[in-house]
Formats: sequence, C-alpha cells, structure tokens
Amino acid sequence: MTGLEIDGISKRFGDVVALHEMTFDVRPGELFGFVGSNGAGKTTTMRIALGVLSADAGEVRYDGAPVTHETRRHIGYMPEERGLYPKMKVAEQLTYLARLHGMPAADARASAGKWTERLGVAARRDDEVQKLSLGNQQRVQLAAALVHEPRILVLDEPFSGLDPVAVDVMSQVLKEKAAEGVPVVFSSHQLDLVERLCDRVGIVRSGRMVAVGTVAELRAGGALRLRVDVPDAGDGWADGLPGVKVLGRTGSVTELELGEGADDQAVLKAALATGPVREFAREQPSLTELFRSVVTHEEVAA
Ligand SMILES: Nc1ncnc2c1ncn2[C@@H]1O[C@H](COP(=O)(O)OP(=O)(O)OP(=O)(O)O)[C@@H](O)[C@H]1O
Repeated sequence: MTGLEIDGISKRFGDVVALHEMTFDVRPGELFGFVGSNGAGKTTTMRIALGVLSADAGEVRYDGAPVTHETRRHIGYMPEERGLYPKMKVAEQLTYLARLHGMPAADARASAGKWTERLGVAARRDDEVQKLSLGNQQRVQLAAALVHEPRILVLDEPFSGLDPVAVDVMSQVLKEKAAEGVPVVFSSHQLDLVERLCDRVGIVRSGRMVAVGTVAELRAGGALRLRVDVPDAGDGWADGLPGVKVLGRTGSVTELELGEGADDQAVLKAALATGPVREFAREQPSLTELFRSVVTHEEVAA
C-alpha cells in the first residue's frame, strides 16, 4: 500500500474518547477531504499523523512502513492553531523552516522565494508576519507547509478565513501538489469546496470514520430523492405512499425522499392521478445534505 495510511487510531483525553479506531488512507496524487462537525476528531487525527501527539492504539504508515521521525520531515503540515513566529520576517521565517527540515541554505532561500511568489505574498517578504492581514498570514502558513517540498501534505482547515481569490490560489496549489503524486489531506467545513476539489471524502463523527468514498459514491449511497412537478395536485397528494417522505413543496414542485420499500412507479401513478406531470426526476443529495443527515443521526443516537 502506498500513500498515507491511518490504521485503527484510538485516542482518549481522560474520559473523552476523541478517536475510536479511526481508519482511512490517502493515496499518492489524491486530494482527500476530511469533514466532520466541531469536535469530531479531525485535528486530533492530523496531530497524530504528524507525531505531535501519540495514539493510544493504531498505526500511521507511509508507503507501507510506520511513520518515523525521519518520514515526518517529509510531511508538510498546516496546524489549526497556525504556527508562525509573529515577529520574524516572512522570507526569513520560511527559509528558517526549510532549513529545519534539512534543506541546504541556498535551496531554502530559493524555495522561500518561489513559494512567496506563487502564493501572492512576495511583496510582503520583508515584513514581520504579525503585520500581515490574517488571510495573508494564512498564505504564508501554506508556504511554510510547502517550503521544504514535502512528500505528504496534511492541512488543518487551510481554507478558513480566506477571500475567494486566496481560495482559488490555495485550491490550485493543492491540485498541483496532488498532480505531482503527493497525498494531500485537508480538513474543512466548506463542503461545497470539498465537493468540488476532492477526489475522495471522509466524514468523521464522534471520532469514527462513518463514510468514505468519492463524492459520487457517497451521493449514490444516500437516500434517493424525487422531484415531482404536479401543477394540479392538492397538498396531500403524496401522503400515505409506503416508504415515501414528503420533504417539502415549493409552488407546484414536491420534493420526496424514498426509503426502504418505496416504489417510484407508485409515486408516478399517484402523481399522474392528479393531472399532468411536468417533471419527474431522481435527485441525489449534495455533500452538504449527506453531511447533515450524518450529523442528525448523531444527535438522534446521542
Ligand atoms: N488536548 C486535549 N485535551 C482534552 N481534550 C481534547 C484535547 N484535544 C482535543 N480534545 C477533545 O477531543 C475531541 C476531538 O477534538 P478535535 O479538535 O480533534 O476535533 P475537530 O474535528 O478538529 O474539531 P473542529 O472542527 O472544531 O476543529 C473533542 O471532544 C475535544 O474536546
């Protein structure tokens, strides 16, 4: 198995079970989106992958071998709490960080120059980090994760607080890194962005991975929905159909969810019985809707 593997990681903080047998893998060249509600365990997983925190059980592997101190030098990490020295100048800081990861001085300087340019902060190279806006600090933070040309990227909410232009720059850079064969995992609450950008997505709930797959796979696994446009129908036209839940009605369009044992042909018959049917379409839930149903499930179960 190549790439990054998180295999059965468990972690408790006192009585709090932060992670329970968390398992997923990020393949070389893949952009993997890690999503979940606040406190679900994303940051803890990333910290364990980085070795900043130790797991109670389980293993993190890279290219089939347990991640060691040496392997960790090749991980580019963007921590949630952001980890720059506020009083150090941008280029100086990036060069220093690259040197810490073992880059020779000249290469480190060149790489700092390249990444400040690429991320649109070249004009701020000689400013102290604390003098930059938060969004620009975040660009520098990404540069810090990239400056030593890592083989793995682990980014904790890299998109939070960025303006749309910075989101585009960040997305482009992550895609390029993935295209170079780097496994890229990032957490985000911006599900539209995750849906657009990621090859695969993992949804985590209460420290467990509850769904993982491509966006298309996850959507296909969600409940089937129907959108039915019946202009002459009365309000209760779909009530009482077995396994059918009416989600709502806007104008003449009724949205339905089909559960176990529901028959879409019976829905069509009921629709036709009301008069003309202008639209009868199957719809798959968006990632945001899937996420909501997972979170609601959690609340019901809790
Ligand atoms: N150092 C710590 N001490 C005690 N509890 C902790 C510690 N770090 C995390 N936790 C707990 O572990 C659980 C998982 O937290 P974590 O920060 O990994 O979630 P998250 O998915 O990153 O959340 P968010 O989306 O809010 O950043 C939470 O219940 C949190 O309170």
